[in-house]
Amino acid sequence: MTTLIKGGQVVSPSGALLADVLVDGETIAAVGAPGTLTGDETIDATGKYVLPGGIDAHTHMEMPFGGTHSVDTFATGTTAAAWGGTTTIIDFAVQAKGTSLLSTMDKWHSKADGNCAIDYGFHMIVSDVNDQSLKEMEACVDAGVGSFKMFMAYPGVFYSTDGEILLAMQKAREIGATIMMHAENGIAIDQLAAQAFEAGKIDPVQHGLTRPPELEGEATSRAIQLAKVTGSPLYIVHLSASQALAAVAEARNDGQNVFAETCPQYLYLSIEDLAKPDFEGAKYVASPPLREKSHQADLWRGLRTNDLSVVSTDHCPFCFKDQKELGRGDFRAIPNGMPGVEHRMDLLHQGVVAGELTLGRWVETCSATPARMFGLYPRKGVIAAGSDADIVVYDPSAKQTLSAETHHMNVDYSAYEGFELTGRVHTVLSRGRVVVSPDGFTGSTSHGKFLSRELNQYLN
Ligand SMILES: NC(=O)NCCC(=O)O
Ligand SMILES: [Zn+2]
Ligand SMILES: [Zn+2]
Repeated sequence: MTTLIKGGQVVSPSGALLADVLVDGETIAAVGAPGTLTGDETIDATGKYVLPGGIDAHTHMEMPFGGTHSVDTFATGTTAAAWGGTTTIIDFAVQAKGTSLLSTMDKWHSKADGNCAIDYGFHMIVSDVNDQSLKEMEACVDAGVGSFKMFMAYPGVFYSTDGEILLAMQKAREIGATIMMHAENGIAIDQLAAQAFEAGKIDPVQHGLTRPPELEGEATSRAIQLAKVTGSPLYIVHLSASQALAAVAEARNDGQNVFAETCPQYLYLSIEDLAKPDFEGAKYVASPPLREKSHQADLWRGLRTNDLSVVSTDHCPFCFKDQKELGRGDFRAIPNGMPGVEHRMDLLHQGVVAGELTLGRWVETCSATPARMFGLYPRKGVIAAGSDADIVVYDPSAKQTLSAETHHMNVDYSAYEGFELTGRVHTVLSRGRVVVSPDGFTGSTSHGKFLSRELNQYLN
């Protein structure tokens, strides 16, 4: 069965072009000049954009954290992603201390396999660097997981010392893998947080005040130097601060293989949200924390200059009622993370509406570059013959208001409650199957397949 997506503007990093797209089974059969192709069925995309499906390279479904779990399962989280035009996620398998990387991978497969509405891959969080973990990194690459996240934050939980990071980077260099870094100086932060708590400062805003941007800048610079010494590629995750961006830009100007992502929350929300009264600020506790608004212009500029190459969500939802509540009386116990997987494409489209990004750059940062960065191109991230038919028909003039009452994520609040947006998803195809239509969700949570990924295609 073939489907013709007709009359839309096909968007790629180089811009938008009127073209028709023919889907045959799970893949794109042809992209042709308007009126030159025919199909068994037709989707009218007149006046709309036709985008490669979004790729969210940073999500945490069912993630154990702070004595609880992020509340989206793979089923609910990938369904919400589909609603928002994301057709691939790359989630993090989390190595617990004392366990192996391969058993961790098995565990994450048992959570995700058969339970996803869209295709998915894994990164591996390495939190126990030892001979076995270092050896198993190679087996992870062979199993399609060629990117490893490490933490300079969260001492006693995920934290690795500089020496451990150095060892993992040497291994990454040897096997062609990419090290992803949570770059905040967790040792210094823990001291500041303890001092604040001792002084009776317990509210959520303290989470932001005790994680100053200088300590993100410092950790980012340190990670960059360790990567330079070892020759390892480095990808800075969830970059939030101007200081960190400056360090990334300098390294890139020097020709080092350093990449970075930011997230919508750092572009649109600020420490003022963390300071909301009556504990409401807890909704906005994530690490790195929301910053002063003055950082936002730098982040938008970084997206334009490619010093920030990717926009991911770091989707890690905890309910306000039972879970964020764990930190009432001690901000350090608030589970870290915010929801967002459903709204990344829409929120970044606002950047297009506001003149911060071109249409091409929207698609590049949200789909094409994450595909290349994490070894999925050209299967994903492009509308071209032979690619998977992961396609979003996007109505650029439709209006919507974001709200917990209407979103599909399994969390009891929206970080963007009341945001009025221009543009919304019309139809979503995942490997040729219509999973979202104007009538609603038409997919299934057994449709998504595991993606065994190649290595970073900017380097390998
Ligand atoms: N970002 C956050 O606060 N939670 C998720 C875990 C992480 O990415 O560090
Ligand atoms: Zn992180
Ligand atoms: Zn994360």
